[in-house]
Amino acid sequence: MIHVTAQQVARSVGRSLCGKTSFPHSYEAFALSTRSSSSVNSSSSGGAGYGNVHHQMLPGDESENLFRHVANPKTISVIGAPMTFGQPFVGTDSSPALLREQGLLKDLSSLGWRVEDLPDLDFNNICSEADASLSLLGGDHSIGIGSLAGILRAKPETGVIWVDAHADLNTPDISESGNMHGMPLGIMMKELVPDRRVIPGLEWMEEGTSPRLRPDSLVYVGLRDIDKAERKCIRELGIKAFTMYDIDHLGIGRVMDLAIDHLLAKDPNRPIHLSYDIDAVDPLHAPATGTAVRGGLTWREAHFVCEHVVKSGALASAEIVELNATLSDGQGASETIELGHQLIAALCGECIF
Ligand SMILES: NC(=[NH2+])NCCC[C@H](N)C(=O)O
Repeated sequence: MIHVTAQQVARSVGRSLCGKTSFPHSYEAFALSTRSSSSVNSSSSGGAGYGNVHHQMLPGDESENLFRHVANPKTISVIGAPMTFGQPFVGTDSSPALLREQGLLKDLSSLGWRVEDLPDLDFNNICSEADASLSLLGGDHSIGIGSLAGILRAKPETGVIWVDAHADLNTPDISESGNMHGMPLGIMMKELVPDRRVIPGLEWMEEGTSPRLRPDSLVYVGLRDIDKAERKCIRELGIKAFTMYDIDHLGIGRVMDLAIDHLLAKDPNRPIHLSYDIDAVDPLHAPATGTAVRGGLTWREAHFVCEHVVKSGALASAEIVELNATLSDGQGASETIELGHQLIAALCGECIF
């Protein structure tokens, strides 16, 4: 059963222009989107309710070059991708504005970055070009179709860490829900969709060079809600998957070492793209999301994932997705947006010491 039509699918013709990544998309149906209020009502309760807590934003040791894939001086291009059609709930489209309102960009510059604040993607006419380092503010996880297409065109050797409760490895043929946010990885894999021209609206993906994501270039962290068909694909394709069971068993430190090792063992100079779905985190800390699942990452584990990828020196781009302030009231919405904000700061080098 497919709810999402061709018009609602990302059109992304990423191209590499002298080291630049470009993200043209076209979500024609986006014009129909009704943006909800961009402010979070924090008066009522929800979420864990930690009350008034302190958070210190300090960059790591400046003498270490932790971002070897980023131009010097350290520059980050921030693009909002306000997409909400990949799943049934309106609201993920407000997150870029909410993150900006919370002072995200100011924090990134206080962490020592030159911040290139690019306009939000306009899904009718999109072509965004970002310099070496890119941060996308989702939107639902269907934006991964566009970002991966663009990133792999610019840097085909990129390895991907997909932090998520879900595998997002469905295809229109096997998806139980028909929701596009559950398909970005399936659509990027040749083994699962050999010719994307058969999917109405995705014909553009086969134009020109269209690098695919190889199963051995992907690592999952945080899985705990996998569809039956996805499980079969993960096994048959031999995709490295660290589920919540592995995190319980090995600890997040060992899991992240193994995840990074899997991508960098053969080529330590390879760039890493980190795709962070907020639903990887336990709903106790991130209740404002559309497909919440119990038993997720703790607050510290959620941060550690980012901090440790930064320490590898290989992080080149990242996206944070599925924040939806309309799906939790008051405190829960604020805490979710705040966590998203902090995770982006951690991806930009903010750390404890
Ligand atoms: N990015 C997400 N939150 N994905 C949830 C996907 C859930 C389910 N597996 C589906 O395909 O519908």
